[in-house]
Amino acid sequence: MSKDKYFIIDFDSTFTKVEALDELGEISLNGAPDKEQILQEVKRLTDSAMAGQSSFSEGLAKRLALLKAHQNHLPQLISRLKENVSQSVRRNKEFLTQFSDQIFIVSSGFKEFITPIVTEYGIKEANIYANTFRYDEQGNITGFDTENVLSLDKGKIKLLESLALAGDVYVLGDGYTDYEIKEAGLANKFYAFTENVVRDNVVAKAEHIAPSLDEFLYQNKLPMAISYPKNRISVLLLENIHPKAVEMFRREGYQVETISGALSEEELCEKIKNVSILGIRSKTHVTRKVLEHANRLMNVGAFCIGTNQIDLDACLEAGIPVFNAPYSNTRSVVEMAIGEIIMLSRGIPDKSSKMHQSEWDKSAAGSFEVRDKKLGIVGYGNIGAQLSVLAEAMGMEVYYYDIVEKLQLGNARKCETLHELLSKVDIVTLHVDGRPENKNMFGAKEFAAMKDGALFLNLSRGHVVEIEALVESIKSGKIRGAGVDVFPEEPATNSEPFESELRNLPNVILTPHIGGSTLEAQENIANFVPSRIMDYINSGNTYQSVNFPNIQLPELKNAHRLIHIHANVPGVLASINQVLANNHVNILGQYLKTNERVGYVITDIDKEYDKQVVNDMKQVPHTIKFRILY
Ligand SMILES: NC(=O)C1=CN([C@@H]2O[C@H](COP(=O)(O)OP(=O)(O)OC[C@H]3O[C@@H](n4cnc5c(N)ncnc54)[C@H](O)[C@@H]3O)[C@@H](O)[C@H]2O)C=CC1
Ligand SMILES: O=C(O)CCC(=O)C(=O)O
Repeated sequence: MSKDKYFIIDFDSTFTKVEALDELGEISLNGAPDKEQILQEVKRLTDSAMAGQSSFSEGLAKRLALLKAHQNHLPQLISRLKENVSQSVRRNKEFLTQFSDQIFIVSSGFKEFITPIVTEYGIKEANIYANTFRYDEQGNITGFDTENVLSLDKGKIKLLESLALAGDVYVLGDGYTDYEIKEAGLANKFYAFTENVVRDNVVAKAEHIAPSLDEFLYQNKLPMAISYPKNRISVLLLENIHPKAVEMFRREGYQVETISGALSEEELCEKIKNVSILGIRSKTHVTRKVLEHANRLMNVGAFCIGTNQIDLDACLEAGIPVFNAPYSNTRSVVEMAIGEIIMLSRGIPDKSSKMHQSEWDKSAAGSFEVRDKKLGIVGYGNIGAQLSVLAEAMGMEVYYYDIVEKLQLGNARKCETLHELLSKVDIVTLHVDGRPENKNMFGAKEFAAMKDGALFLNLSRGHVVEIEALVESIKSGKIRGAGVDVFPEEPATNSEPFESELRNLPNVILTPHIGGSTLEAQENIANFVPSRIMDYINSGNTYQSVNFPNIQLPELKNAHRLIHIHANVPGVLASINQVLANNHVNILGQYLKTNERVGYVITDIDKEYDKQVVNDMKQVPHTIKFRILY
């Protein structure tokens, strides 16, 4: 790096997430009855000055007068600011330290609080240009050093003139006064820094936008803590995913777009082009064709349990780990099943609709307790097993059938065949997964094998039941009642109508695929899935991925982490290590996991590596994806 590049960095809302004088007001006005009003005025004055809409020095004097601050407030302010250093600044301490001779903090804030913050990040005290407070004898802050050019209008321009930096000057800041340096011809490039605040009139003037320090470093080919700026990671969330997920991704610095409904294959093919992370629920189908249109896709998140709507093999072959939320809505589905079992046993759906038509039908006919009744659970996975426990607690006798061996909970009885279960129980409830082999697994034969007058529930997937057979069984009275939450065809959005032969049949509860739709479940899912995805992006961990070899490793300090995804054929690991050896790279640790199709290897190497390594790694035969994480 030549020494003729200089970086001018603003402090308030750039180096830190906040405006220091706003924070000072929070402290100095604590307990004052008109605190909120004063703070609003301080904020207005700050924004107006930052947007270049008012005289800076007049505004500064007014703000200090309003704050009524004392020097004793400064230690508290400093600790607040330390907590509020911008995320991307925090990450890139190494750059700030390594380039400390060329980095200048130029701020209209005050050295008293700027210096202790920025010097912790390697900034040289001599390179800090800012105002200083004036105090009265009691230590009250009464004003500022009016001789300092930074207290004047166009102060930053005057300062840069006096610095007379001989070289290329880059300015990074959120305010109009930062832009003015470039406008005055004193900087080669101005980057509007938008990580914390977006000032429209500044962004409009800026030739370059830096949503993070990473982006600035990336664009200028400077060393950065992560391999790729997070703001370049674009997230598309479909199907009304809980806002918590949006918040989590945005907090990480990603760009997030949301769409409330599902997208058709054709729409998704168009939309997926520049998406890095796709979040869906049960209705959007991620097909091989969709993946062929994806240029940047790193992850698919199923914000639900079922993943039958995703072509997991195609994702695997494209090097895309898929994550779901295997437990977050389990309880919600179970509670709904329990509720429906009781409601159907009592014939409530019909009783309730009669009441809505003014009909009073008080009778015990066809109405039963669930105690001592036999419940048959088909699919004894997480939902089935939890339902088994709650049903037993209500005094039901539980039977289950699963295609694989499962731990028998409580007093539940295992059935060797589906038909054995069907012949024994009073209520059948389906909790199988939606794998293609389960299509129409429950049809006329299965309904015929059930006891006369039994109840039937499907809260798993619509395609597992032959709807016509169910309709016939209800009409004939073979099935005395049914609860159906999932359908072979479901509307993609809430504005589309619902059509089904199951409508208007007696003692039938129809629900719009809401088994998992509780606020608790949706918030849990919205925490869980983004955490898994971000863990993969930041450390390469694939723990709990539904299609990828699972690796979980801690992050390493003073190391680079390389991830390599390849077709699982003999010799790839040897080729990777040959590339590293040829480039004299020292391996600190290496972890490989494979499944029948794909190999996933994480390699931690020591700090020094050449760009050639990246090129050579990408050329390793059978490579699907290669990425340097940090
Ligand atoms: N209605 C809704 O809103 C929701 C529906 N679901 C559906 O429920 C399904 C089950 O969820 P979990 O229990 O968490 O999944 P899980 O994977 O823990 O359990 C599924 C069980 O079904 C068994 N199974 C698969 N095919 C079978 C068959 N033909 N016969 C017997 N057993 C079979 C599996 O061996 C497994 O034990 C999900 O895959 C999803 O499709 C899940 C959450 C919400
Ligand atoms: O709530 C959803 O969108 C889907 C729930 C579901 O079916 C699942 O979790 O598999």
